[in-house]
Amino acid sequence: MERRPSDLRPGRCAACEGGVSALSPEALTQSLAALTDWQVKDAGIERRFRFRNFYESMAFVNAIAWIAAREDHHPDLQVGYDYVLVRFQTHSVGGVTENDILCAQAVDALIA
Ligand SMILES: C[C@H](O)[C@H](O)[C@H]1CNC2=NC(N)=NC(=O)C2=N1
Repeated sequence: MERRPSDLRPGRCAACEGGVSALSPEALTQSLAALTDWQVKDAGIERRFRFRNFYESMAFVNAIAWIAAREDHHPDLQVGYDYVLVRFQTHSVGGVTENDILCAQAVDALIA
């Protein structure tokens, strides 16, 4: 059957299927260099994005939802009038994996 952009790609979250370990502190520091303004907090990575108004914040949230559904990897989100706080962690390992980094990169690219 013909594939369309709206056919969400199923289950790309290899990290969440187990057998993957959290990045070492050294690998994590190195990976953060490939991201913009992400910080390690409570065994996850976070970035706070600022916007002009609530409409822009929500549009960004919806763009993130598209990425999360395609990657089967879902951030914790905190939304305010002019900001979105994005947090990634791989729950199955209780830490940050390559998958979190890749998703954070995809989120960064939305406003690059
Ligand atoms: C079954 C499913 O793949 C898992 O529950 C996924 C879903 N999305 C997820 N998202 C994030 N951020 N971490 C996870 O460990 C995770 N697990």
